Amino acid sequence: MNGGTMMELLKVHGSGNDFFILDEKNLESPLNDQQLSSLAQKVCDRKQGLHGGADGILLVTKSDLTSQAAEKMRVINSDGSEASMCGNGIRTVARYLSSKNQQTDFKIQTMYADLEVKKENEFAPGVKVFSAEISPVSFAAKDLKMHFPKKNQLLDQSLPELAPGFKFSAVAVPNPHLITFVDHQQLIGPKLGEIASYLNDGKNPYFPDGVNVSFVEVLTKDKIFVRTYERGVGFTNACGTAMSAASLIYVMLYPHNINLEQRLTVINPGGMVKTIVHQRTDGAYWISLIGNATFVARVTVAQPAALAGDFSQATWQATGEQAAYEKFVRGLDSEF
Ligand SMILES: N[C@@H](CCC[C@H](N)C(=O)O)C(=O)O
Repeated sequence: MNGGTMMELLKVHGSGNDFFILDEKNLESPLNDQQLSSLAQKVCDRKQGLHGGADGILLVTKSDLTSQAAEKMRVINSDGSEASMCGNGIRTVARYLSSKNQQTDFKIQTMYADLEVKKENEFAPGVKVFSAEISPVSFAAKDLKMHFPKKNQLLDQSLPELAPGFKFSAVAVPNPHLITFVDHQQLIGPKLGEIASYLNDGKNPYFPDGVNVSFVEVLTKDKIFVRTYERGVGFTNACGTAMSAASLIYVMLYPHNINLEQRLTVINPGGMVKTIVHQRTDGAYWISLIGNATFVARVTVAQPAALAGDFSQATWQATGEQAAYEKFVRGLDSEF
């Protein structure tokens, strides 16, 4: 990537959860938070944005002095809000930094933690894979910014005031997730959208800052399907932290099906990942999230034009990797 007034972006995805990676090093001058938020809204817009938009921007910056990592990832949702973590995104940033710095096993700083990332074997020819540590994990209402009267945490509990007939669990990994196990009709039905859009309206008393909401269907003992409505975005093809959160809650609620340290297959509308739930000696949980890190295209756009939301002169150079990914997903369809 070059400097100058051209902005260079990398279009990427993990399980079809798509982003533009923007490396601050390549900008003439760093963007302030307001410019970054406004850029994300413009670039990611699915109708007027850059080449069909995206679910967010992943900003790569130099790490803070307190961090052991060399670089930091910031996650800006398509509505311009900032999230503390992105499980699908960090794998693509890991791949980007891995080839830039010639490393295969290293740490990336995120808002609350330095997280371990690692190059893994390809899922299929041309489908590059990275794993990421998902942590820290908390069930505390204060970390979730969750307000249900007399509930300091939520593990498989009814919330009739929110949605009668469902049982909810909440976990921050560290971004907030609300998880419920459902049957297939509920998984594909309208209820997820109804609950999640209410909880992300900015006015509700339960999650005033919003929450990522997932419906989970158990397919077999070691295979679940996760459908997610993301805070700051809406329905996405997949959410890596949601699949990690769902895997943890699955291990806790269904110990007769799956245990700690066992590999779980997580199917999502955009593809598939593998997860492993771990517990440290101090009792803290963490999750390994293993999945594709696909580079779709290299993009250039003049920085002032991008900030103004004008993408008419942007260039788009496809990597050719998407075809391999689509072939891999077609193979999953026949398998499941
Ligand atoms: N898609 C991401 C999560 C992105 C942040 C989320 N929308 C939030 O606001 O917490 C993932 O793969 O984890």
